[in-house]
Amino acid sequence: MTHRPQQLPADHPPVKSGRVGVLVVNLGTPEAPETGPVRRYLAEFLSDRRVIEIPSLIWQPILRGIILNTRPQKSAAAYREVWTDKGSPLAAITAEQAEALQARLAGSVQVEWAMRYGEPSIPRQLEKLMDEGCERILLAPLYPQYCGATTATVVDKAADWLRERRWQASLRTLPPYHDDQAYIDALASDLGRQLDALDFTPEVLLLSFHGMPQRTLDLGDPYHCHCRKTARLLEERMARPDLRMVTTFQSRFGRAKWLEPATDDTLMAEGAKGTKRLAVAAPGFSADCLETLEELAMQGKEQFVEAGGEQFAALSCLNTSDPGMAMLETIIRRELGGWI
Ligand SMILES: C=CC1=C(C)c2cc3[nH]c(cc4nc(cc5[nH]c(cc1n2)c(C)c5CCC(=O)O)C(CCC(=O)O)=C4C)c(C)c3C=C
Ligand SMILES: [Fe+2]
Ligand SMILES: [Fe+2]
Repeated sequence: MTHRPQQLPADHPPVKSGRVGVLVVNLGTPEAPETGPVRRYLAEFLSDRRVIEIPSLIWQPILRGIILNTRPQKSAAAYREVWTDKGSPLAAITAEQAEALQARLAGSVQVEWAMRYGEPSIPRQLEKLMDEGCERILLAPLYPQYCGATTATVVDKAADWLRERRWQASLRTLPPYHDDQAYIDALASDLGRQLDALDFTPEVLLLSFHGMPQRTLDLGDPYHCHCRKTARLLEERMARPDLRMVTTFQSRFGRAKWLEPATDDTLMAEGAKGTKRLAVAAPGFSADCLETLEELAMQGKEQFVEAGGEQFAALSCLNTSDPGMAMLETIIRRELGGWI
C-alpha cells in the first residue's frame, strides 16, 4: 500500500501541535462559603473511594443521611472566617502559583491549574491544554508526600479523561517530592525567615501534617513515612538545637483511629506542661487553606492558649514565596527533561 499524505477535510479545525503543558493540581474547595456550595463540594470529595475507604452501600447512607445534613453548615462558617476577596485561599493561591510558574517557564510551556474536586476541574483544564496544542502534559499534584487519597486520586481523574478520548495526550506525573533537596531547602529557608521575623522566640516548632486513618498506613500507604522523612530532613537542615521540633497530624475526621500524635491534643498537652512559646508550620500543604488558616491559626491558637501557652504563631505555607516558586520550578523542569 502506498503512503499518501493525509488530507484534512476543509472544515476540519486547525491542528496545533508540539507544545508542552503543565497542569498543577490541588485538592479543591467550595465555590462560596455557604451551606449549599460547601455541601456540593463535600458530596464530591467524600464520595471519592480513595478518600473514604468504606463500601458505598454502607458509606453513602451515612454521608447523605447524616454528614451532608450537618457538616456543611459548620464548615461554611469556618470557610467564612478565611474567605478573601479573591475567593477561597486555596484556589486563589493555586492560581497565583500557576501564574508565577508560567512566568518562570516563559514561552516553552503552558501552565494551567485545576482542583481535584470542584472547579476548574481536571478534565476541563486538560481539554484546554490539548486545545492549545499541548500533546505532552505534565500532571503535577502539589502534594509533597504521596498519599492514595490525594496524589493517586488526581491521577485517577486524569486517567478517566484519557479513557474517553480518541486522541490522547502523553501524560507524565510529578513524583512525590517529600525528600527532595529543593523542597527541604525551600522549607528551611522560608520557615527560618519567618521564625526570625517573629517578635518572640518559640521553644517548640510543631510540624503539622494532614492526618489519615491509621489503617491506610497498615495497608501500605507511604504517606506517614513520607511525612516523617520530611520532618527529619527539615529538622537536620534547619539545625536549630534550641528549637524543639515535634511532628503531628491534624484534621481528624470520623470515629476511626487516625495517625498520631494529633495536632490538637499536642497543642493542649504542650500548653499544659508549661511550654509558653510555640510556632506551628504545615510543611505538607503547598498553599494556605482552611486547614492552616482556620484549624491551625485560629483553633490551634485557642487550644494552646487555653491550656496555658502564652505566645503562638502559625507560619505561612510556601505559597508564592520565592523559595517556594524556585522549588516548584526546579522539580517541574527536572520532570520536563527531554520535553523542553
Ligand atoms: C476522611 C476524610 C479526609 C481525608 C482522608 C483527608 C485527607 C487529606 N486532605 C488533605 C488536604 C486538605 N483537606 C482539606 C479539607 C478537608 N479535608 C476533609 C477530610 C479528609 N481529608 C474535609 C471534610 C475537608 C473540608 C473541610 C471540612 O469540612 O473540614 C483541605 C482544605 C480545603 C480548602 O478548601 O481549603 C486540604 C488542603 C490531605 C493532604 C490529605 C491526605 C494526606
Ligand atoms: Fe483533608
Ligand atoms: Fe479541618
